[in-house]
Amino acid sequence: MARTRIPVIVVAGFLGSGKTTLLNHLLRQSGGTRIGVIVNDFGSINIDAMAVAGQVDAMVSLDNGCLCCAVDPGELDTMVHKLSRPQSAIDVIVIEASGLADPRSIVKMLISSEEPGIRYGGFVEVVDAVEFDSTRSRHPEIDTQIDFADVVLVNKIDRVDADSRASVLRTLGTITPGTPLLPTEHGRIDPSFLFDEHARSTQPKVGEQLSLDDLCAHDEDDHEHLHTVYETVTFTSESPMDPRSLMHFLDHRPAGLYRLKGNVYFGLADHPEKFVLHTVGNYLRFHRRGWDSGETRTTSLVAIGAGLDTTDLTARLRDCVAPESSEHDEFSMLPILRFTDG
Ligand SMILES: Nc1nc2c(ncn2[C@@H]2O[C@H](COP(=O)(O)OP(=O)(O)OP(=O)(O)O)[C@@H](O)[C@H]2O)c(=O)[nH]1
Repeated sequence: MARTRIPVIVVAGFLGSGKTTLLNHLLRQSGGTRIGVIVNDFGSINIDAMAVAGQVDAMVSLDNGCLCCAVDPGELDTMVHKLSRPQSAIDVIVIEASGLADPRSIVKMLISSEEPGIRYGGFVEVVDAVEFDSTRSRHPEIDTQIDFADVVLVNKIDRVDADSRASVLRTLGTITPGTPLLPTEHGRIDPSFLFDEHARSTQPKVGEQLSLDDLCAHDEDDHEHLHTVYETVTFTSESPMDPRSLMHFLDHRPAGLYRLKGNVYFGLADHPEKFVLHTVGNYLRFHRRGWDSGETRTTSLVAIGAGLDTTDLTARLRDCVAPESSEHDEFSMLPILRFTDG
């Protein structure tokens, strides 16, 4: 009997909008559905892959580049093939594009894919309700991306008031009339909205409205890929970070730094945990997590921004490493803890 093709769903959205949070939610709530993921980080440390590693059924990760440019259709087919082999028993594949990728290129590759085991299963755009207006004013071309989506998650709805929520929904309604708009908190949607349980034997819930003609109508040369204007700085340190210095850095983030994410190690007896740091625009949050067994206690950060002085940024982060001789005072973590969940 011929095998049913596995749906491949593309999750896209600007930097920090909540794609990994959505992916983690889908993985946690998947029921019996086995999800394979392709994660793509812009920096050379794959922070997103680390964030989902514990719960994913199968994963391929691509770092240091954007899936939309870094791979050709054949390479994407190879990645998808790895996940769609019968022995991996995957029901649905989710591609998390980097926050700077052009998902239309990825969708185009999927629609024209020669990989017999898969079929294109739809494109989900995650929008950050808080940053929506400022992202659009810096990158008006994002409207075209939103317009191509099969469903738009209006995420971080908990962080906006009723007026802003109505305004974002109204604007989205004009950008992409008729497309379902789902207000979400932490990406919490019912997974059955995107795929049925054991999706292999069923039709996808989103997608397949796009034809290759629709996608080809968008001329690659016509627009500047978002990532051509963004730089990445990767910072790692095995020596612990000094909480006060790091907080000072975070309070005075360099102009142009839009996204900072990764793990911070303070190495303090009363705070030995991993502090997962996220900044998105003005937003700043630490999530306290345990280290995985065998995981090296290090600080690994990826900073993404436009017009960054990368040398200065690296030097400033280096200055946040705790001096070997430093004395820890019991109050030094308080500023960090004010921004920490968990
Ligand atoms: N308050 C609030 N925070 C959220 C929500 N969704 C995500 N976040 C937080 O926003 C930050 C960024 O979320 P991610 O899921 O890492 O965003 P992303 O789109 O994967 O980021 P990139 O891959 O860097 O583009 C994290 O601190 C999340 O916990 C939400 O609905 N409400």
